[in-house]
Amino acid sequence: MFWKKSGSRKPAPADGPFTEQQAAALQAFRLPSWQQPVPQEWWQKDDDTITLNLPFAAHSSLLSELGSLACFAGMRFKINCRIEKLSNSQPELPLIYGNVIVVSSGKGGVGKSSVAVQLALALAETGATTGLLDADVYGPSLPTMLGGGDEKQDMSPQNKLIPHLRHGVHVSSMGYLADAKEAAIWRGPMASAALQQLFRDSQWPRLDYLVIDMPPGTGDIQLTLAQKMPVTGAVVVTTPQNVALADAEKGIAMFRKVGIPLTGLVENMSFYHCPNCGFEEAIFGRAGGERVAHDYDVPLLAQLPLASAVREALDAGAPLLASDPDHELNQPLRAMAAAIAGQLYLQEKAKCA
Ligand SMILES: Nc1ncnc2c1ncn2[C@@H]1O[C@H](COP(=O)(O)OP(=O)(O)OP(=O)(O)O)[C@@H](O)[C@H]1O
Repeated sequence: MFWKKSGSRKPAPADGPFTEQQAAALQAFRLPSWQQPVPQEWWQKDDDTITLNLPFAAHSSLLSELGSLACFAGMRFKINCRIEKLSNSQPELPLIYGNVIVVSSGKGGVGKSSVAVQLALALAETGATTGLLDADVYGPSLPTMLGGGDEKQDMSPQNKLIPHLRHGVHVSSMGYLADAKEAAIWRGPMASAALQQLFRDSQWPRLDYLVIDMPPGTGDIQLTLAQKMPVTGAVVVTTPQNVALADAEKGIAMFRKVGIPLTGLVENMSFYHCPNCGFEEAIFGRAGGERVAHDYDVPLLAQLPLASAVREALDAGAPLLASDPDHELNQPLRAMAAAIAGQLYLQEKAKCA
């Protein structure tokens, strides 16, 4: 097991780079969705800077809690990501796609595309080269959420589609090519062929992560697509309502049946957070995602709030991570991205153990 390699979990001795108190605080620190402390050797101290060296994407703000502790007064924290390329379900494909994260949902309208878009932005924000493929060919919504719908599609001299660079993410979507209403009437095989073309005939830069926004549902089309793509891990998005959870369970079963690694569950619209008084209400019920995660033994990677500011920003083609980076609603999204990237890494290490 990976953890054993990193040696004893005891705090570093006081004469190491850290004082005893500092070592204990680092030991108690947890990355989002990690049960264990990060290996001690990932921490590095240079003068007044403490760096966490990670093999996956995570935003430095995740360390702000540590920075506010008295034992670290006068010190600054940062995360340095050197993203490791993990294995995927199609090892024969070229490495340029990086770590491929499929975002799916059993049911429409739960916020799958919103999660895919914000995940891609949060990964790109850490410096990771990130692509986003709109596989939701029936209703491509990425040009709406990321803007630039009227930009023309550039082609390379080799006649490949050059992905649109939107808010730091390389995006390929049928929505930039075809009329969305036209795409909506395509039948299964046509949509599947179009998607594969979009995937293979896009001139992606060498990516660290490729996020794929799948069509909603758990039918044959979704199954075929998932099997034809090089998947590092699949994320299932749900809301806490029983109807959505029942469909999320079908999604989990679908990925398990065809042997696609399941990274975990994201619960969207978990609660409403009133921006005026701070009151929180679980509009769609409580603890549904936790129950499914427990019953199916998959990690619950995030519980995202329902917030009108999120919807308004997405409708305007400028998600909050891009248009208002300091907004408080970005923190759960950054934690989600780190949870997903970290979980992909942990699952790979568990495979190798
Ligand atoms: N956490 C949230 N808070 C507020 N609005 C949200 C949130 N998540 C998603 N939305 C809004 O809900 C609507 C549906 O979201 P989205 O299109 O992402 O769902 P979907 O599951 O991808 O739908 P489809 O099945 O049609 O592809 C959008 O208007 C989006 O802005």
